[in-house]
Amino acid sequence: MGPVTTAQTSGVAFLKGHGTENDFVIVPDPDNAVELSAEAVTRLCDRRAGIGADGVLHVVRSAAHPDARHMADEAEWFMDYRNSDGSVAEMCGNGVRVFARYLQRAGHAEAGEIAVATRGGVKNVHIAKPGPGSDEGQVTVSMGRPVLPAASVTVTVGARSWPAVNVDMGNPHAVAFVDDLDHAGTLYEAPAYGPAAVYPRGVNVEFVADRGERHVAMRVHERGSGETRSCGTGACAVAVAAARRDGADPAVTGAPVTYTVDLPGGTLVITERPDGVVEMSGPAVIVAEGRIAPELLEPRS
Ligand SMILES: N[C@@H](CCC[C@H](N)C(=O)O)C(=O)O
Repeated sequence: MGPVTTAQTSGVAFLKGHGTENDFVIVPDPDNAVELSAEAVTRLCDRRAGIGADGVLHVVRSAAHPDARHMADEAEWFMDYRNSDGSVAEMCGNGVRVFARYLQRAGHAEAGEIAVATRGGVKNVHIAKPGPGSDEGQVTVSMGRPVLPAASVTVTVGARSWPAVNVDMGNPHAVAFVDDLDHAGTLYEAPAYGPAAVYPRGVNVEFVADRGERHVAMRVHERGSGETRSCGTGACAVAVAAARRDGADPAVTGAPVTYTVDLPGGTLVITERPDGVVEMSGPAVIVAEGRIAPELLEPRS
């Protein structure tokens, strides 16, 4: 190993992690001392000139952040989540699982139950403990109850349009069932949707195709990040919409229902319980750590 360089000892620390290839720059900042402007977030997430990610997980003590102070008694840590375009989102399902993995790695929490504050409320995350029969890699989050606002929504790509199910998982989703995932096109641009008034803050759009019994595949165009390899809240929204379509709504049948959801970046398993709570399980890993070059965070305008 060569001598320690300035770059290794100066600048703000970061880690990189992902959940089913929905990837994040993690910025540990317990006292909320790092000025994380929208511009800085876009620089960090830039895949060529920055570190590269779908979003940023700013790790702050709840007591130190104005958006989370009211949750500090329930959850010590706040996931201040940002999309790659710098916008703030209420919730990120894969993000909260990766966030918990980071807390475990940093020694802020042990495997088992961890409460995490988010703008969508406190989420309880379970990190599988090592041991016989345990899937150590899996992190499960209790996502709360979906809301399905009655609204007739249409999603359009090119010449094709589909009716979409409006599902709120803390953040907004439009779920369209399609015959072929390729019909979503390149997703370089956001799909058109309407009426626009249904989603005044924009929407995440999921395209879903059947793969078998209680087994679907999806692609997603995320608000604020474009097409991503996975979206946890999106997979939950898809499972909830599929259960209604399949006559398997647990509130009606009294039985939990589990869907396997394949995404380009991996597989998530979603269970909706009769009390309406949705749980999501999948892998969450940290893959790198380092220091952020100061110029990525500096104010420029
Ligand atoms: N990838 C996330 C969702 C991130 C937020 C979303 N883009 C939004 O703006 O609502 C997930 O795993 O849920």
